[in-house]
Amino acid sequence: MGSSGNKASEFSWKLADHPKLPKGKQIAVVVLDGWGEAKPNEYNCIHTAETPKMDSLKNGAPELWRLVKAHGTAVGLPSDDDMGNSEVGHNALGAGRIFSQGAKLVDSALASGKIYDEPGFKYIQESFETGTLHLIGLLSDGGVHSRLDQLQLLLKGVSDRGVKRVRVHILTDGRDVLDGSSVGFVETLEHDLSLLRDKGIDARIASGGGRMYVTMDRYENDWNVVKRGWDAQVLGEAPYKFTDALEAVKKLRAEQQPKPNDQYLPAFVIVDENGKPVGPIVDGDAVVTLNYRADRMVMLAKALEYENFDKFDRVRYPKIRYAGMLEYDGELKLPSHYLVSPPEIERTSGEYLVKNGIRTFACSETVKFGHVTFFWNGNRSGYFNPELEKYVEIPSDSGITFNTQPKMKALEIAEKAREAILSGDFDQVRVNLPNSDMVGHTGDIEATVVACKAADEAVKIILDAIEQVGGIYVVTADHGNAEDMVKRDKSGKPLLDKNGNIQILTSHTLEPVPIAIGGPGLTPGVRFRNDVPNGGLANVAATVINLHGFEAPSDYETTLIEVVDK
Ligand SMILES: O=C(O)[C@@H](CO)OP(=O)(O)O
Ligand SMILES: [Mn+2]
Ligand SMILES: [Mn+2]
Repeated sequence: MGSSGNKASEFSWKLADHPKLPKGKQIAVVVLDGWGEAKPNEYNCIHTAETPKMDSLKNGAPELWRLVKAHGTAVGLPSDDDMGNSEVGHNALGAGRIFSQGAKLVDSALASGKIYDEPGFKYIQESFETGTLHLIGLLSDGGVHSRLDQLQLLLKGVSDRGVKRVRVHILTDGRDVLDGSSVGFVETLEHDLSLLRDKGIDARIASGGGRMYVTMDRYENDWNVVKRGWDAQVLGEAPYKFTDALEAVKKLRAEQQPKPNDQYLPAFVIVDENGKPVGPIVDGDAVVTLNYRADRMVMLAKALEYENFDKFDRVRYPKIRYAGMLEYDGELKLPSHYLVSPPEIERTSGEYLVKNGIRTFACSETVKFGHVTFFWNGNRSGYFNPELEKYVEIPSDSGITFNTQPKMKALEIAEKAREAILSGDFDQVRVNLPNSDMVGHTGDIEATVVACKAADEAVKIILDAIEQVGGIYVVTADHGNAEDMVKRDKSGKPLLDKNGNIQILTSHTLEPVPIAIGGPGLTPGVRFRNDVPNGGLANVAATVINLHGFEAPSDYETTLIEVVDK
């Protein structure tokens, strides 16, 4: 157990009583996924949508609503040009401190060259002489799950360290970057691989597919996604075969009906002139999954690592040396080999609160379930204390793009939260409402407006229940998305493509997010301090701990609230 700021002998899980705030209030913590604050205009779906509940929080008591930072260095990302995302956002919300995140840790390990001295790299290196090194990951510079420049550095690194044969299995993005950008990323990668070939290394792209359709499912929503990837990457089988990856991406984008976004390209394999796949994964090979972000790599990591596995028929289970870019699950110790150690996110607010007797309920639908459990608890699966915690997952629809069902399961999540609140069995009821994010990522503006309205309705249901029991609410978000749906130039003007159409922004944003507190249980005199102007998501944990009647641990980012005498 880590205990930064405390000598191990002095460390205690016991939180001190808050001098002014009472215990025993029920608190709803609501995270709207992808709900940022931006100027009102036609590309701001949150503004366009009818959102009376969220509007009333914003326009109600000014001392109980504010904005907090949700991107860049405020959430442990390398720079303030990095948009926020669910992993870093929920990590910060739950852990109450800012940890250098995967993106930054991998950057440093590559820059210093330390990555090559670690046991993870030494392990895969054992296959370089006689086997192939396979690199599987998201190919973009989005920076949410992976980054192209890290792949480029790694390619250079392995080529200097004895690799003979490299196969890259690409997953096209279009979700953290503009749709269509996959073509440029493949061109860049092909160029880099050609430089390796000039050095005598047999280096090629071997397979591919769109991230939402191939490999990168999460929280076990749809194993078929991982199976499609497995078939292409391991077995060398896919519905589409090409001899060239650039041609594959261009043709699949142009010829499929309806035209797929980069996110949804079907699986393809690259074959030689005899139609033989150029890079299936076989015994003796090494595999690295390039993504540093955990949620969408865990399922593949299980398929690659677990001897006993029944989620789909793997047909072949090759004996490989497998390493993740990072360790993806600290509780499962998955995978057992990795190139870079993950941030040590320990002593999270969830663990403290449970150890101080706070009965906790957490709920979302599958596609965001791990956000309020796994990410919230520092990339750790499972309960701290099953006697005091209940995590409820509402099954998400699978096999659809969420613009076709923009209401998603928001009402079901709200209903579950309402029941949990009214039952009186829980002190904290925590939910994630996925709509504005998941539908925002589809780039469908009309559907995103419907999504935002549905999320607002869900907030109302939860806050009404809090009203009924005399509790407290904390409503916030993890990063922006639906509040800006267009790519802009530096001056903020919408960018047009070569046909004069606006360029739809499917990604997250750099915008701050709102936080509102209130409810009949809130002690009179509680208000946001005005001396934390740069407050970010990491300040929320101390705030929530205070509202439960405790002082936050001394090394947590400071609370956002104060209590003035009334
Ligand atoms: O869908 C995802 O994986 C990311 C975007 O890449 O979104 P979020 O961080 O909101 O989960
Ligand atoms: Mn999110
Ligand atoms: Mn998102």
